[in-house]
Amino acid sequence: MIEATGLTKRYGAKTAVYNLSFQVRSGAVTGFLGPNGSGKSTTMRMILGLDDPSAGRVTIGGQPYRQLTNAPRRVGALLDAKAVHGGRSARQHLLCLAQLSGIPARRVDEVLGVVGLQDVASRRSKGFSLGMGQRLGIAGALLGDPEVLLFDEPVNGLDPEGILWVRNLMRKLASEGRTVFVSSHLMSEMALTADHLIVIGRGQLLADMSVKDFIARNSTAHATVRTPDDAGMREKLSKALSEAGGLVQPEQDGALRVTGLELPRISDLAHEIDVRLWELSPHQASLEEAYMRMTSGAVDYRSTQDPRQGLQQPAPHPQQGYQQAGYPPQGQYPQGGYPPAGYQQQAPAGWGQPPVQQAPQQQYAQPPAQPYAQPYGQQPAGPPPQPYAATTAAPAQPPVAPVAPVAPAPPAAPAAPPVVPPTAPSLNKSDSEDAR
Ligand SMILES: Nc1ncnc2c1ncn2[C@@H]1O[C@H](COP(=O)(O)OP(=O)(O)OP(=O)(O)O)[C@@H](O)[C@H]1O
Repeated sequence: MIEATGLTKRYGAKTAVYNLSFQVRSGAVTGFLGPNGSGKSTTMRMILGLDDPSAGRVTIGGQPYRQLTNAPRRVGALLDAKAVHGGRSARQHLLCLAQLSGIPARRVDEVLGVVGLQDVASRRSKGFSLGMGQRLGIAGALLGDPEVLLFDEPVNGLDPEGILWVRNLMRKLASEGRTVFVSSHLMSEMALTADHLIVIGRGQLLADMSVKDFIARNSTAHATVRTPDDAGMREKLSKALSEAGGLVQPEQDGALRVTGLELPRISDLAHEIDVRLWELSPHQASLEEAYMRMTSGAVDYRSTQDPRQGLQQPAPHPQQGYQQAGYPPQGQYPQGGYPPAGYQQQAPAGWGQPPVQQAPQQQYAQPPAQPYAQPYGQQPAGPPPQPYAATTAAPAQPPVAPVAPVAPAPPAAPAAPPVVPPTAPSLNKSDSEDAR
């Protein structure tokens, strides 16, 4: 188990990680999520004893990494797949790592087989593709058959087959009782791989809960309702649904997004006012939607439109027009900093519950022009309306960063990318165990 308590890291005036406390349990895959620059790699480096915390501590099995007996044989990690001597072959690279930790050379060929690099084992790694480099890095992490594994963006650059392989590998490692801590920006992948999530924003803990709970607490179920292509009918239904307590918002494609009313109730209301429905479907948020919702106030790097493109803003995702439920909107962060660790989001809104979001930007009194409503061959006058456009602009100023006292300059960070020595195979395991 990995346990962080009040973990803080400052680089001069920059607070990269602030007061992080969490546990990463064995027998599960724990996803480590956060926007760019939120402190994931810094946290992993502190776990591995590559950076010293400015405050707090982090332990593996109760002890800091550097005090672990046989530490390189108990913990395997992939932090930077490029941390390889490009002039060495894959086999030579792994042999070097193995020799540093007293791992038998035969283990090198085992892990080469596990990651699928056996046929290119003699090739110099500088000629490897991004995905091949990732596989080599993963082989290095597995070399010692460790009980604790950390992977920083392991699927970066992998093709779909490789991504599936990593997913299965992570799940298998966890099912063997190991501790698997993995960072990724690929939400769809994390949803399939992780059991538990630790989410940070600007160095602070935003969530520590199961994937299921995370989605439930950071999303609102809604219904997609579609009427025949008749603005009058849509408006009539929209009015009735709003009067019944629903939150109704127009979708770009002419459908209505309804929050706060059960599906049968929507159906009954439509029936009562004699409006036919072409679609009435439930929508559950994905991990990506829930993640975007939670972290939107903690994103440092946000793109703006290229004025030379001469293109319109792409159609925003419907979620973007929404006020965050339980999380301060962008640019309006509380002066006191972020919500404390363990901060609970508002309970998820079920179908029957009233909507938790603020009033929509635009009720459906003015339905957006439908490109298909134009007579055939006639172009709509002007660009189609962007009902959410006002809410998608990047803020002039990013949200205020958590205030932390300026610390004296810490020792310089290691220049070389961190490579954690691999661990030796446990003696009571068969040589081909990884190949199961
Ligand atoms: N050695 C260092 N010296 C100064 N600042 C640093 C150093 N390492 C990291 N930082 C800063 O700390 C913050 C957290 O960086 P970190 O690399 O941990 O984020 P991350 O969540 O891993 O980002 P990404 O998802 O982009 O990989 C960033 O603002 C980064 O610039």
